Amino acid sequence: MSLICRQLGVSLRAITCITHPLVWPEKAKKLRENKRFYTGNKMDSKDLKYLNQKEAIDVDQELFTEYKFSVDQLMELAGLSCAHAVAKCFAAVKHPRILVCCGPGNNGGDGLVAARHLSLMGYTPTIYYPKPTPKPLFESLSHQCRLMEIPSVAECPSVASASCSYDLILDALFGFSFKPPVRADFAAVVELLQQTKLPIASVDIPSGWDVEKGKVGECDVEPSLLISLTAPKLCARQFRGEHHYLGGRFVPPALQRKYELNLPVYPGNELCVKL
Ligand SMILES: NC(=O)C1=CN([C@@H]2O[C@H](COP(=O)(O)OP(=O)(O)OC[C@H]3O[C@@H](n4cnc5c(N)ncnc54)[C@H](O)[C@@H]3O)[C@@H](O)[C@H]2O)[C@H](O)CC1
Ligand SMILES: [K+]
Repeated sequence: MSLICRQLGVSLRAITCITHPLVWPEKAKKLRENKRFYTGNKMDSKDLKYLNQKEAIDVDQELFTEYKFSVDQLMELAGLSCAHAVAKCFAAVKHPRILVCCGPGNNGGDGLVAARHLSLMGYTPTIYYPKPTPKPLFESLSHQCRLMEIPSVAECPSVASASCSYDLILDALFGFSFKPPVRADFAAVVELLQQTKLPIASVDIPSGWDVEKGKVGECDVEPSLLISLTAPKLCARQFRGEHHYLGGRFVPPALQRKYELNLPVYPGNELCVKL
């Protein structure tokens, strides 16, 4: 054992501490703190940064300007991580039919990407995209969904018809650029989110929530799953649902340090991590 440890460059004591925390509880605790060791359950998130709206927009801009990522790249990774988080919490056998509600900004784009991946993962998504964005990226994403034979609905389903036709709603209406109150063109779909008994999975921000203050005014959308992207925003502190995941595993270490994000370690090759 000690020979194997030497070859791996770790001490036997370190391994014993991690695998048998009862033997040296203090040392095991310290090791986990120092290395932010992934325990297989919840992450130690005491230092995790919750971004205000300006910080979220600044991080996003820096990824594009300083780091030269394209929107397409990040949106693909963001949407894919959302599909993975959904699959971890809602198995396709039990929740196959997903209504994917897409808004007019990049949050909506994440929803279109997630719909495509969910369809490849054995779900049957249906898209509701009331204000399609007339930009090549969004037109391509919609086109890809059509060619993947993902149906769409032109009208927002009523609460009753949604409960018969779907098992889950993916909320990709508004993200970190949302400013309350919800404008009239999205009132019906936000009302559906508020009144439905179906579980909701929200991409980055529960739609209708203030990015920093959380639930404001009449808005009481309560998702079961929140997938924070890049880093959680301040409103996520109010999240009381069952599952909170972090996705968007693309933040360069220097940017993490600059904003002191203290992101948790993603387990193995996973695209999302439970918070
Ligand atoms: N760096 C990352 O983490 C990435 C995150 N992504 C996703 O992008 C969104 C933020 O996208 P953005 O386009 O800036 O904003 P929104 O999607 O929030 O939507 C803006 C859109 O909404 C309209 N709007 C704003 N307020 C209202 C309102 N009160 N009523 C109606 N409509 C409203 C506004 O006019 C715009 O049209 C982030 O959250 C992530 O989900 C990227 O995909 C990848 C990088
Ligand atoms: K959302």
